[in-house]
Amino acid sequence: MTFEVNFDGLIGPTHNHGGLSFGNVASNKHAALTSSPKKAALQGLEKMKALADMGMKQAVLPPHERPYIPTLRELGFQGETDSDVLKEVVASAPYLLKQVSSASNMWVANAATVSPFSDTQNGKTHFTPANLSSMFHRSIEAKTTSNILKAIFQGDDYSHHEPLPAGEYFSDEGAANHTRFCQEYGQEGVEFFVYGASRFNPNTPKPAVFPARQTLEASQAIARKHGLSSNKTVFAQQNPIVIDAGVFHNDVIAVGTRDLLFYHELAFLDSEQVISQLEESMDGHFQSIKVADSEVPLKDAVSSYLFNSQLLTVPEQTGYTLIVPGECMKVESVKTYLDSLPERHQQINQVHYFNLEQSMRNGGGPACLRLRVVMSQQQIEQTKANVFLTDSLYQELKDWVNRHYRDELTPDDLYDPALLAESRAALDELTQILNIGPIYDFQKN
Ligand SMILES: N=C(N)NCCC[C@H](NC(=O)CCC(=O)O)C(=O)O
Repeated sequence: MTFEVNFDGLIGPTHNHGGLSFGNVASNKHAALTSSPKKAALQGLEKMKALADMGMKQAVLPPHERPYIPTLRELGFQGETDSDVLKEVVASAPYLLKQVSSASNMWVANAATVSPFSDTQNGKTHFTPANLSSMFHRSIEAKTTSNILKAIFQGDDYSHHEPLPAGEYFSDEGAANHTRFCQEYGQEGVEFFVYGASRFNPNTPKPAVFPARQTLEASQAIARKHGLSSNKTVFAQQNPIVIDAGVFHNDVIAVGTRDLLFYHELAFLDSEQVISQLEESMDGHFQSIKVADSEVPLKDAVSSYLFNSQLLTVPEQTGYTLIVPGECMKVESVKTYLDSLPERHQQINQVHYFNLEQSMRNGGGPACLRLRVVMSQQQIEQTKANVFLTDSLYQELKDWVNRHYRDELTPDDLYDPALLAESRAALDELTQILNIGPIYDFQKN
């Protein structure tokens, strides 16, 4: 048997609302609000547990160390101890503190692009950590992401690549702009890359206000590195209009799995062509559900995160299940649409709502929080790290969060030197729980 395993990012102890992402409406709207790292992590764990209880294969990816001292040292801050480095930053460049303290690595849909073994030339599963070059606070994630992926996916079945060259030309945001279609997970599939703009061909359309975070050239480089067949790879451009409306990743406006794509009619520059290309590469075994702007206006799609849902095939159930954020209940057009969905499109016959308010306030819904990795039963069994969510791992992680996480974090709390020590103590213990080895820089010094 082969499965699509959802690896969810465990939300880190410094989760805060930094207002760091230009073009991400929720991040800007909630800047400087008091956050609750504890609630955030527990909300994420509840979603993982619910999916595991449905019979889905569910796993967890650990958070990164924050505040991230190696970046500060790289930028010239010195100090005998790491606390001294922080003091120097607070005194001379306080704006950097929230950049290196964000728990943004929780949105693991941006951690990497993953191509399963059945799609690649050498029969291995390929990983390319995303360089996340568009936003400084996210550009510091790739190294730790790479450590984590290498610690979990060990052995000859896996091929780990370096992130693409940093900078705007090959700006890459990972799986949030990548969807894999197939019949069965273990069979050859079609990999669908959606980009915001071409960086080397300035004559192509691009957004006027907000950045296009994924370039065509980055997506093409990944397809080459992963050894994908050209007749099983589709590239499509996002509609610049949606980027300017706050759709900073394609997974905010479309979601797909197996043979089904669920999307907003404005998602792509040329939707008709995209659909026919997908049909052709899938040899006709492909279906799509298009949501009209007259039913769910773009603005409502962005505020509710309807398309940042997880589309699942649940064991023992026919049809698809949609995992949507609780915000979908509050936006009238979206609620009306979802209520009518199972009747109108028999493919999607279950809708489950989840409270992910803490992550949502930074623009991260259910789909942002997970990285999908196709794995065989044998690969799952051979994984040494204790990352698959059993009842006991769930209980242990919940207890760990309750013991280590703060109930509240204000922007000023980032100045508290105790936060560094607390976070490290928590993460050090977590590596024991997950049996994952020393993945953090502070564990290597
Ligand atoms: N769509 C997907 N797959 N992921 C959502 C990522 C949200 C993230 N927000 C942030 O990084 C905001 C952090 C802050 O403002 O504190 C981002 O913009 O990159």
